[in-house]
Amino acid sequence: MSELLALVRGPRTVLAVVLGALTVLCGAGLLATSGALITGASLRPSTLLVLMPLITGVRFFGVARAALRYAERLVTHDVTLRLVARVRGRLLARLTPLAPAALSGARGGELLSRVRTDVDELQGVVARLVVPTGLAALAGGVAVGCTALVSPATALVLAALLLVLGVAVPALAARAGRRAAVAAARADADVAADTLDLLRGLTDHLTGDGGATALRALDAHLDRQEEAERAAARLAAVTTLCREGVPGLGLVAALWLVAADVAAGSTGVLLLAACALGVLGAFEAVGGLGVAWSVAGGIRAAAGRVRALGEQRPAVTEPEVPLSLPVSSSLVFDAVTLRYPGAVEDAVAGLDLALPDGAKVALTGRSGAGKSTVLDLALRARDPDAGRVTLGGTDLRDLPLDGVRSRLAWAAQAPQLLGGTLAGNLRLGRHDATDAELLAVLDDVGLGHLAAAPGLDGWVGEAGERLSAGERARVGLARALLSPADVLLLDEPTAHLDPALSARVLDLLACDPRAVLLVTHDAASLDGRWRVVALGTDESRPHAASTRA
Ligand SMILES: Nc1ncnc2c1ncn2[C@@H]1O[C@H](COP(=O)(O)OP(=O)(O)OP(=O)(O)O)[C@@H](O)[C@H]1O
Repeated sequence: MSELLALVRGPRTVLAVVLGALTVLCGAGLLATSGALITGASLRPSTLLVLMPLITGVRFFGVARAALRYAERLVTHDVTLRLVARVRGRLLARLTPLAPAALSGARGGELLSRVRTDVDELQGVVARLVVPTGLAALAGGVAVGCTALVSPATALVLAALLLVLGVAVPALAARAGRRAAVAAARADADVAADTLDLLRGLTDHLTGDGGATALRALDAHLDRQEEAERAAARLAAVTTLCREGVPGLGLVAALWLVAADVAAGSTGVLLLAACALGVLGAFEAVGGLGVAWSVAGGIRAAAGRVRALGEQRPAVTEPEVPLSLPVSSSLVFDAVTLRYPGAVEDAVAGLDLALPDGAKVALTGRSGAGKSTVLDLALRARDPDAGRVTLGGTDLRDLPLDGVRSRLAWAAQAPQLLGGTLAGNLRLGRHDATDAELLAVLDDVGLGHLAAAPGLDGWVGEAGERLSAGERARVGLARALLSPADVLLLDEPTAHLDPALSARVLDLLACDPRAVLLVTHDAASLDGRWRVVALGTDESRPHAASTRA
């Protein structure tokens, strides 16, 4: 929270507070001069000139109030938008190094909810917390001071009622509402996560139990969300009652006290209505504090969640003094061991593997033997627990992360396609590839038919859902082939292909001058140009490698 407040501290915020306070004071001034004017007019003065200062005052306060309110909103929104841009920028800058390894445990919907809902919540810090609090202190103080010039007793009552309405009522309401706010935030995050999971796996849910289990879980979260909203509404009703009732008390007290002064002859009659209505107007100073207190808890919680997300440690970090990239891109795994957090056995144990420049190596092994993990280690998505992975003889941990990844192109088992055009998805591999190059690579991987429909500029659907799983995998492969990288890391690129197409793709890869590390379950289709490394063949060391050819 203090970090957040530090982000909004500055002259613009002070200006917003001052403009807000002046707006409130102009409102009170407008009511006070109007009251005095009506009283003065009812006394039937001999000439209207007597009332001129009051008429001018009413006009001045009326116009100034509107202009000041406009200016205050302008400045407040400016500060808010700057804040949101900075928070989003900082958060994304901290999130990026966490991907993929450190984010793999987070539910996508919850992450999205944190990045979107929590940051949206934080933007209320200026308009709903800082400005209302600042202007309440400033305008409230000035209003009490001005009232004291007319009636010290009324000023005391005003100060006490301002404290009741601005501090006591909101504090009690915020305390009562805190649990509801936390429950609402949790229910919101669960609803968002469940909805996203439900939509992503819609087909699986429908073919399973028709979505009944998932909908039951979602319903339970929706019930919690509704209960939290009901509790918040009950609290809002009570605070509204106080917000309307307390200023009324102030008005009655001011009328009573100032009327006594008027009766005693110590105060002019014009000041009776002016003071009473001015006091009523002064309560606008604390009008925003109810919201401020109620959102303070939510903002603090959102700030904590955003900070916790940003404070997660990435699985891999940049070296403090990176070495320059070597000329060679030969990859060597030297006695590499990795165990995932919480796992009971190593995913990769004591792996020795060499992929010299231009070499063709196929990794095989049973499901779960650690093949994809080997690719993760090569990409430096994770660091080994023991041993080292080197590029051109230098430990990956000593090289700049971007530099390492620029040497490697990766096609995942189920590549992530973006909801854009076919060309846009392919150009993730090389942004300046020409249309002719895109068409050629599509042809290479047996996707020539996609040039007609959807076409290079056609939409592939959300996450590529308008393509088949096999076509998506081959778009991933095409992306890797387009890349200017020296080493291709391919995770089962032929898994969805028929034998003829699979043979054609394997031949294409074998002829590629770049080094290829290929994960496959189909070692039988590989010819003598490939060196086959089988993971998990030794019973005593389940993830040790054996090689043939
Ligand atoms: N993010 C993760 N967190 C924890 N354990 C993981 C994670 N990813 C993989 N594992 C585990 O590590 C082991 C190796 O997984 P990996 O995906 O490398 O196997 P694989 O040989 O590629 O399997 P497949 O042929 O089925 O794709 C498996 O036991 C798997 O359950």
